Amino acid sequence: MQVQNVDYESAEAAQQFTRSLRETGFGVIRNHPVSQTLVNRIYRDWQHFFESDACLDWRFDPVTQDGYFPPDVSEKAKGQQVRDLKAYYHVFPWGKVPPELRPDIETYYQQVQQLAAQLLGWIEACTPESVAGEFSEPLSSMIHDSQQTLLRILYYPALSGSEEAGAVRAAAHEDINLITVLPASNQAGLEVQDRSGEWLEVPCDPGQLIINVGDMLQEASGGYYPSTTHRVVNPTGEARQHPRLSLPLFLHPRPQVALSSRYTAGQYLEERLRELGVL
Ligand SMILES: O=C(O)CCC(=O)C(=O)O
Ligand SMILES: [Fe+2]
Repeated sequence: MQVQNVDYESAEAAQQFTRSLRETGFGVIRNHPVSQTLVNRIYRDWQHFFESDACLDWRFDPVTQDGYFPPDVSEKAKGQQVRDLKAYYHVFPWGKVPPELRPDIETYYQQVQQLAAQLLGWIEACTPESVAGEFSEPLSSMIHDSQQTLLRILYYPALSGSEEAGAVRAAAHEDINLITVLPASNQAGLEVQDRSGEWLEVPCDPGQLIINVGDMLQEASGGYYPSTTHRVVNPTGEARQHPRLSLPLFLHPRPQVALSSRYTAGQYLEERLRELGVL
């Protein structure tokens, strides 16, 4: 299994990208329109935010789930006993964001949301009619005007050596949403599990974007696109002394969108969040 690295400008981009998603659940795109200068600035400014006391003023709202989640409430992946070694901040289109960080984060959210709509168009165009014919509406229109799409700014602290036994930056999990788009992190660590259970590094250089299939696209496609298990492993050697930042945008359909004959997106999300103990 190999995650393909696709040139966004290539005439074969849509087909190569969609094949990679079908075969691995993941794809990497280079030469794309999302600004790397913007990504670098967001990493720098949010690292500062997470490392200052300012984050304490923006603690998450347990009902609406926007805001800052400190390491001691950070999620446990389904079936895990120990918490992930991370803090994060959840940005929704309607949610709270520190005013000095808002302009860049809004620009980034919009740029990636727009690109994601285009990528969903590529996926739809390259999906066999027997599968695409079952979509309740075009994939790109499912996320149109959605208030559920979530930008998560992740901060994995440097490792001190006193971490709980077995704790990792992000334990093995699948994403709940339709697709996830994230820029290459400032540090390695993201791995994907292949069909034989082996873990492979997601090869991705600075400036490239990683896209993965979530459970909702797996559900909507009757399993044609696999929502692949992934994780973030702890660094070794010198890299232990550096934090890692990451910026996934989780594309969610509007709650009323039918994913399949079994679920609307709203029902599906609620069921999964209950399983995770978030609701
Ligand atoms: O930090 C990463 O590279 C991936 C994070 C992730 O998989 C998640 O938050 O769902
Ligand atoms: Fe994930």
